Amino acid sequence: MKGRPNHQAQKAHKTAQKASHTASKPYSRPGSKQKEKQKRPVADRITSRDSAEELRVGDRIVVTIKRLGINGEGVGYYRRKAVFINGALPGEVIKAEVTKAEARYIGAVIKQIEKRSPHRVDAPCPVFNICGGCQIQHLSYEGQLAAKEEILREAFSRYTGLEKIKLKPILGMDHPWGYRNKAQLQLGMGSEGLIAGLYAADSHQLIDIKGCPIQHPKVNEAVDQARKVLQRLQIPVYKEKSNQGLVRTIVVRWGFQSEELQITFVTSSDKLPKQEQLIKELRLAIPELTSIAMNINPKNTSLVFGHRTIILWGEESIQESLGDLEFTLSPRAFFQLNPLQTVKLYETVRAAAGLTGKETVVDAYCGTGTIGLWLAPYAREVRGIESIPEAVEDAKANAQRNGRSNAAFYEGYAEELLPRWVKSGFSPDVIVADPPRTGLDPRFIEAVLRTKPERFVYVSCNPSTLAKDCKDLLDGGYTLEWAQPVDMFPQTSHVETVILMVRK
Ligand SMILES: C[S@@+](CC[C@H](N)C(=O)[O-])C[C@H]1O[C@@H](n2cnc3c(N)ncnc32)[C@H](O)[C@@H]1O
Repeated sequence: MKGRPNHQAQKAHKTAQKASHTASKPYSRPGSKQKEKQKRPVADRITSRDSAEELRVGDRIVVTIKRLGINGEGVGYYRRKAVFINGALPGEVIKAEVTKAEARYIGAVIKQIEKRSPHRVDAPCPVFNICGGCQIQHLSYEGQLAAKEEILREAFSRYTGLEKIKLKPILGMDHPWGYRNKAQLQLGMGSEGLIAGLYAADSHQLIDIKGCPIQHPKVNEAVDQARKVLQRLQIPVYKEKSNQGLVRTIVVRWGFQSEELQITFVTSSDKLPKQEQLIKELRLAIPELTSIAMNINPKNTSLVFGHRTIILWGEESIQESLGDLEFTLSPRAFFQLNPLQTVKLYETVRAAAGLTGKETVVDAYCGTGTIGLWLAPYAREVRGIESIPEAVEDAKANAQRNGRSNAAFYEGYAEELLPRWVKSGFSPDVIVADPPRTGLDPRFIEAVLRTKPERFVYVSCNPSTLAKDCKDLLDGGYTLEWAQPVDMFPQTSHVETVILMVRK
């Protein structure tokens, strides 16, 4: 997954789970109704005020949920004002308590589910309520796919003004579990020893993540073994508050096809005690281990990785294949988290690019060059742009390894390099862009509109930034041909989408 899920959605699960247990009973609070009324006269009755503007925190309202929002929250309307209710599902009727009464929206929490969605299911993960890694485990997979299509429709309608877009049916998974090839967990001390986990909603409480059901089992096993080894050797864990200690984060990546495993410890300095013993014990505990690395991040920052990576043992990278392509993945390099769905994603990009063998293609935000290399056999020339130097090195090695001599990869920022190329007369036929969640930089869009490729293929994991950027391209002389969502992240509210835009 790209980025940590939002905190509001995390709270939702707790409320939703509690609410679902009381769903068939009328709402009741402890103590007599009379007593409750005296204590909180406003909160204990459904509000009868005339205007949503007058709603106050603590009021009770009844809301029908229309759809899921981008963070997996239920969205309904109260007197035409949007109401966001974490954990509520489309089609449900919710008795909710107002927690935020803003000019433009209302925030509320579930008190009782009056009408329950037939798609509401029990979340299998024991820490679903507090972890926040997944937002919609409590929705059937069929319901998840429908909700994701609706999220896209809503984003396009809101930001582009297009009421109808050609939205192809989302490409889902047969088995939407155990699909992730990478875990990135913070280390900390809990009451029972070393924890590898994620922070709970709005807090610095680290939630122990054991046996995460969306991770590949080999990733879970390796995290658990590494945690035990670190604890046994008493390697100090970094403490943010005091800026003391060493190991901050553990990153485990598994090659689905190669069956190779990479562990990277992110540390606050390069002084690793008991290094030899650590390596020996990890190798003994995890037979699939191919590479052990240490990335040094001395800064007190929210960015996980620092700039320097040292290989402690084994290979510099692990291998992974997609289709008939083989890739080399260094510790910091981006690689899609769901390799099974990635093949569907890249085939969709290939269909969108409409290549005949004669085209010049730009693969912007190329990571380790995966999309560019996927397209290279069908194009005349491919140029990739990527900002992380190691990923560019990987992309170059990947091109060589796979015999894609017509693909070259360049280190730089897409918003700087593309304008420079365009200025010097470069004029690609197809531009593919796969940016981070923040979307495209205006300078990049400007350069696209200046060079005007025949086709612009946008791969995005954020429907809002996708639709906003799409609007700029529509205004700049492009038409939106179709959008194809691909479910890269089952159980979460994230949705990956490929859109094809064609020059008018
Ligand atoms: C969503 S990933 C896509 C990677 C690749 N297309 C793939 O499918 O694996 C986005 C990539 O853009 C890179 N990136 C982020 N900001 C960038 C920028 N301004 N210019 C170029 N690359 C950037 C990131 O390092 C990351 O590798």
